[in-house]
Amino acid sequence: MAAQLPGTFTERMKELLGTEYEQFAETYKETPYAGIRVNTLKITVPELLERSPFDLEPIPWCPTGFYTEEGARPGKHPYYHAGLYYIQEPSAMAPVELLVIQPGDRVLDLCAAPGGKSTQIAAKLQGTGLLISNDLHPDRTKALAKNLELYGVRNGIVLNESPERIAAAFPGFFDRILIDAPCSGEGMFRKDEDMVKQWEPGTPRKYADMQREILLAAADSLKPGGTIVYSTCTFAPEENEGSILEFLAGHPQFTAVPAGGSGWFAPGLDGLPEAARLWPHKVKGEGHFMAVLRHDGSAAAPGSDGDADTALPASVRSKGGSAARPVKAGGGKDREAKGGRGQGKGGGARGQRPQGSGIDAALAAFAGFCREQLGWQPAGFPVLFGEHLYVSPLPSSALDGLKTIRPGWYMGQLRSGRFIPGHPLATALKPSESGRSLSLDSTNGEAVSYLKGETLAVPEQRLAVQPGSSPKGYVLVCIDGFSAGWGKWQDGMLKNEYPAGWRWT
Ligand SMILES: C[S@@+](CC[C@H](N)C(=O)[O-])C[C@H]1O[C@@H](n2cnc3c(N)ncnc32)[C@H](O)[C@@H]1O
Repeated sequence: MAAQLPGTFTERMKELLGTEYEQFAETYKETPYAGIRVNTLKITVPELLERSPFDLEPIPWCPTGFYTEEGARPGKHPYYHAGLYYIQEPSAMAPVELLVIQPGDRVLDLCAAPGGKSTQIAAKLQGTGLLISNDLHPDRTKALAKNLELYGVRNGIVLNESPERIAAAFPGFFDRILIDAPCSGEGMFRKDEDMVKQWEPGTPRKYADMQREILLAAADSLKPGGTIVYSTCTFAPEENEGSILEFLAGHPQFTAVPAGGSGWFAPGLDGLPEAARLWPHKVKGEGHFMAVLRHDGSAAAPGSDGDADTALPASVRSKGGSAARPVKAGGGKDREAKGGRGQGKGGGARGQRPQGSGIDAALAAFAGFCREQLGWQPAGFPVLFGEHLYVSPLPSSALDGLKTIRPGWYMGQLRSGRFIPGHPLATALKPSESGRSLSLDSTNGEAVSYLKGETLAVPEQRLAVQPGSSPKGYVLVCIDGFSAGWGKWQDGMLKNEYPAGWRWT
């Protein structure tokens, strides 16, 4: 790397590492490691390994993570656009493994953009439970929402809120919370020289103050007996052990439990050996810190109503809703569309208040589409923003007053009384869940033509059509059998419905 490391930083690292410092300093001459994580919502690990166009080597601390060879360009393969993997720095795959997510868990990813760890959490949930992915910075939530949609996440909600406002709306609610905290980024200096340029001697202190606030709010959102995983990509002790020790001193109901990751990681410093450090001279990855904080469950988390099993926000409880048992779209009591403020276009929840009468028309049109196109109907709480319909893992009242970017899985838009299916509906479907589908070959250019937005000539016999259905209409377009988007087929031509903002360039 060309950038000069700041003197204050190197002095501190020499003090921290002692005789190991030279080994650590040598790593700045090496190329950073790169990796992909298999999206097990769409493909199994053995199947991806069998199909992989590049060599992959397992990342020891993440069963779905693999190092990619130098020169591999995983972002330039149709499989990336079919959401089969997420391109992620190998050390960054460690924190979610420590969350030990169980099916049905309610998980909050508090600092989630652009969504690397949220997509990993979603894969572990396998469509069960609830994932709320939040980021404070509005611009960053766009990439977050897009990544969750690319990966075919059905049970996710995207918020643009402060951790304090989330804690007020969801006291004592979540089984697992990830705080992938904003930090000074010292562990990324080798990979991202901008981090070096932005660093000043006062940077770690500034972030440490922010981290302490985030930790306090997370504690209020956690269910008794739940787990918080805290991670940073920095070496600064005040942002790592410092933030955690201060938190533990004020929260005796929490304990730091070993985060060693089967011995792959080094222990934490300064009185917190239970934490884990990933040193670039000891693992094949960038610098990271992680701590696992478990609530003892013996007392309610601050702000909780103390009922761990039914700890739903008051707005949800009063309507009899349950995150674990969503109703079938169109069949539930919570049908009037409500929701927080939102943003986005073409599938983004916008700032319009929903039209009370519109929900019935939207649900009827949607039900017709589901009958004709899918042969089944996605379950969840229906939420209408303007003309945009979502199915949510939570009743819409639970999001009242919260800045909501995506209240759930985007189904599509009601336009002039007709239901137009949305792109995220397609990316989360399996071919067997669509009445009409078409598989394009990833190797002969036709998949890339589709991803570029081109119209394709497709003879009828190439379509897989459910018995009794007409071939004409919306077709789930897949790449080697994995959904990528919609097309509309008529008379041997496939009109391209792949959204402009997603196209292959
Ligand atoms: C390390 S990055 C998160 C990376 C992300 N977890 C991933 O795996 O892709 C930290 C994020 O925290 C967000 N952030 C900063 N301050 C925040 C706060 N007070 N509350 C929530 N998010 C915050 C930043 O916008 C940034 O996107």
